[in-house]
Amino acid sequence: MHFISQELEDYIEQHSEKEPQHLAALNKETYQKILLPRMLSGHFQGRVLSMLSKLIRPINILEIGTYTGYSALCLCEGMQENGQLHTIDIKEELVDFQRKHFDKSPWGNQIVQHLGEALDIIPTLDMQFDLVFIDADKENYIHYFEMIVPKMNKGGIILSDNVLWSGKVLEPLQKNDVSTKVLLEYNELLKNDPRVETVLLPIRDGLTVSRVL
Ligand SMILES: C[S@@+](CC[C@H](N)C(=O)[O-])C[C@H]1O[C@@H](n2cnc3c(N)ncnc32)[C@H](O)[C@@H]1O
Repeated sequence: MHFISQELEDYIEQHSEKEPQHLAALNKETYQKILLPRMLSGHFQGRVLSMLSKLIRPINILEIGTYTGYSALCLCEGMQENGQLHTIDIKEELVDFQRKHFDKSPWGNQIVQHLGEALDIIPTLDMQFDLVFIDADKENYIHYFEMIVPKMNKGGIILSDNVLWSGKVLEPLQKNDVSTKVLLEYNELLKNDPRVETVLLPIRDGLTVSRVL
């Protein structure tokens, strides 16, 4: 779903930073070889993630939902030299693809891949984060948020993707549509939770920026 016209989207992309060459290559290879390539953040959202990371200058970053590694590499662009990006995905078949592209980047040694169920892995990460990107199964967004808040540094940023869910947040809720139900609750939680301040940006499928107080 396009929240703004395709023409305006094209204009916005044309007047934002170009997609770096290594990310264009990753994007192309994802479309050629991997199922569901639309899951990848893509040029414009990738530049937004990069810009936010450069503004935050995080040391430790956590990503939930690596897929082929596109957003991980965007988030690394603002990471400090002594920083690490931890990224979690449940799909074993993606690990080598991700690693190949991570090792071609300047951040190969700073990226730690975690394979498995995010709900199991997050509690094992013994560190505080400055930046978190939640971009995995929508059913668990509230659980991810609750697990992550105590692991955030004050002033840290939690980014949550797909919070408009193709506009389904405005439609009558269908029986058995757990993802939309949870996203509706999640958006209310972020708005009302005194531990964070939140703005919901109409970028791509909806991206919230929550600052931990
Ligand atoms: C939308 S894609 C991530 C896209 C990526 N962040 C990007 O922008 O390029 C979601 C990913 O989350 C992973 N995922 C889904 N449920 C998960 C879970 N319970 N634990 C860990 N990873 C999960 C999927 O395997 C998929 O690769």
